[in-house]
Amino acid sequence: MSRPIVFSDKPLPKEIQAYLANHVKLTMWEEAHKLKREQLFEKLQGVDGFMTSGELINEELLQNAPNLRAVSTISVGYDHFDLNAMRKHQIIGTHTPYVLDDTVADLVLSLMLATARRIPELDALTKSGCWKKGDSRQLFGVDVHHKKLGIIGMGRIGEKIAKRAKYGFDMDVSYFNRKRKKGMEQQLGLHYEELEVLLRESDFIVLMVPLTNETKHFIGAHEFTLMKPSSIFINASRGQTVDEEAMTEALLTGEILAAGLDVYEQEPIHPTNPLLNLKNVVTLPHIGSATSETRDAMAMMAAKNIVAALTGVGSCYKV
Ligand SMILES: O=CC(=O)O
Repeated sequence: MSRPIVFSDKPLPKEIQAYLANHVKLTMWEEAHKLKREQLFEKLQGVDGFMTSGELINEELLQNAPNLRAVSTISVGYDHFDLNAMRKHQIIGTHTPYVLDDTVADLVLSLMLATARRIPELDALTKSGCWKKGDSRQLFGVDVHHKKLGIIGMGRIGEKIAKRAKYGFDMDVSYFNRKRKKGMEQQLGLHYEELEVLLRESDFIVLMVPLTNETKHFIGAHEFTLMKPSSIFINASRGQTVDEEAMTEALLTGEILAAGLDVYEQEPIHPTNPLLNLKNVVTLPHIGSATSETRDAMAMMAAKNIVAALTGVGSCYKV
């Protein structure tokens, strides 16, 4: 039987190519610029498996990829999968959970620290040569240790954040989640709070919910009014889980103290977005899982997923 054909919309590391070459016929988009949608449809002709990181998999794409049987995303989030369309076309969808949990949790802690201690702002000040004797009070931040952290969305990454906050920074950690996790509460000494209570009482609020129809603009104007003026808001989930206009307003009016953001409603963020002019916002270009080790591990998991989905060799993480 001939090997299934797999197309990757970006170059893959050599050892992952070598693994795939043992099981499938691999083609890749290797140009520096992103493949356009119409070009992608051409590339998908005759292809059985598609590896991507964020391409929208919808009815239009599936109609343009008649042989497609599986899509493997090199990400844990799969909000770019239209699950109804995929079900209708009997497409297997896979993703890469577990391997990125610690790396994303590290980034969330970095955002908390960078925002509270104003690291990017003070780095720029030092480098500008404008650091003057006697202006120390202007450089003050706020403490992270022993503060109250509220995590919204207690999945695998939420748990890793809670551990770091609890054991590394002696924080008092509470969480809100669709399903209560009593075992984890006991094991880590976390408290479950209703959302409004968590928003009112936390010094740091970390949003970690996946993007679904229910979580679009989960945090909006009403939620920001509940937060303390001294609170710091962190979003490392998906930009659309927050009403960005309402967040900008909350940051401008002092409804909250600061925000640390890895994700935005539009990515890449538009250069005129007012968030980029705010000193009390730390902005990152969606790099939650972006370390060499973790991205390679995710790509390998995605490669194993597509092989398993197409050939039955091994097992895959289906969405
Ligand atoms: O945002 C990153 C991911 O979903 O893996």
